[in-house]
Amino acid sequence: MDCHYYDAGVCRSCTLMGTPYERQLADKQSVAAQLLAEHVGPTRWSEPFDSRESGFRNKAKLVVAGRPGEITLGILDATQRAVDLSECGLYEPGLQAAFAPLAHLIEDLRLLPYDVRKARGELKNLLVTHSPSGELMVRFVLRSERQAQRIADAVPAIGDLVDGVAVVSINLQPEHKAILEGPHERVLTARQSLSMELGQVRLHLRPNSFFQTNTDVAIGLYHQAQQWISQVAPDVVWDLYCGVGGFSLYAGAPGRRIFGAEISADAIASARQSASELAASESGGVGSFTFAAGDAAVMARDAGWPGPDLVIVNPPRRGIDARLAADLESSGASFLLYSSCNPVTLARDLTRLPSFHVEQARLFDMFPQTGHSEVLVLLQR
Ligand SMILES: C[S@@+](CC[C@H](N)C(=O)[O-])C[C@H]1O[C@@H](n2cnc3c(N)ncnc32)[C@H](O)[C@@H]1O
Repeated sequence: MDCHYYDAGVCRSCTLMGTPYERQLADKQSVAAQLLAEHVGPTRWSEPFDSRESGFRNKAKLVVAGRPGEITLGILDATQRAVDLSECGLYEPGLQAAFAPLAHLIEDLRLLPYDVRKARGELKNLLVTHSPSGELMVRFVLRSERQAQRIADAVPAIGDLVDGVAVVSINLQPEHKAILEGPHERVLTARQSLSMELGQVRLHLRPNSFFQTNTDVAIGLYHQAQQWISQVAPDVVWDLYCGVGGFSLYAGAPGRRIFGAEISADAIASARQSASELAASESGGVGSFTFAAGDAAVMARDAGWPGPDLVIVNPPRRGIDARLAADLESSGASFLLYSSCNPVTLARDLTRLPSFHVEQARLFDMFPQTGHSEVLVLLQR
């Protein structure tokens, strides 16, 4: 893949830009395999799950800068200078097509981009997510309420100006810090969530909830998990760090009981909605789903759920905490399914689970053009 921003030196986020894709994949596979080999011994790896090299990102986190007539959507460089990245090739085409109309909308509404150097202005970031059916969730991150009403008043017309907009929200981030979003969110549209149609399941995505960056690779990851889970055929499954419920819903099967925990209340509301829709649409039954908001380590200890046969963990980059690892180690679970976006913390966590061995592993290339990858491992007691 070529990138004129990279060639010009204005954005170096894609550290592997210019490296042939097959080489990227092979290198990531060998790094992950070596880490696991060093920590837990040789492991059986399936073929890596590859990605499109470009046009794969479903979410854009755009810093808004510039002034009327010269709005930029992109990043700030090391000197806090705005860099427009609206032609970045990583985004899904349907997502990228929204950038120019969104910039026009900002102009039309006379929203003032936040100037980091002068600490003046209102609109800090645009967070835009694109669904497989072409719908968009657009979140305006503002410094204060000052210009919020302009956005609220424009909501009925936004769909005419920017194709596919289904959900619009305002997020308040008053601090003068390089934080992408704040804790206060207000959805302005009747629709509260974006529908992510993944084929077998439809996941609802509310503003304050995580979704995997690369939809096609996420579907591959969930399918693989589903296949490994069905080989094991557990009665009780726990899904820790469950987000909006992707692993849980793919794990559904008649008679199976699934319990999910996640810190974001918005994500839990989404997971509950998706699970009840799935249950209503599957006449053969998909088992039962119970989702609870809270810290995964605390929930695993205190929620009072029935003991698991299999536990799914999909934590943030920092991995799982030592206390949760100890609890899993002493639990009655015979199987663990660990999906990790950081092979270093994965390898560390596996050493904290010495009574489990890695049965199978597979790399999912969620983040082409960077050294990052997602690794799914099935562990057996
Ligand atoms: C890598 S995402 C995985 C989400 C989900 N499994 C999926 O497939 O989309 C990690 C999730 O962990 C959640 N999280 C972060 N810290 C947590 C904690 N202490 N306890 C529970 N969930 C947490 C995040 O909100 C996020 O949804």
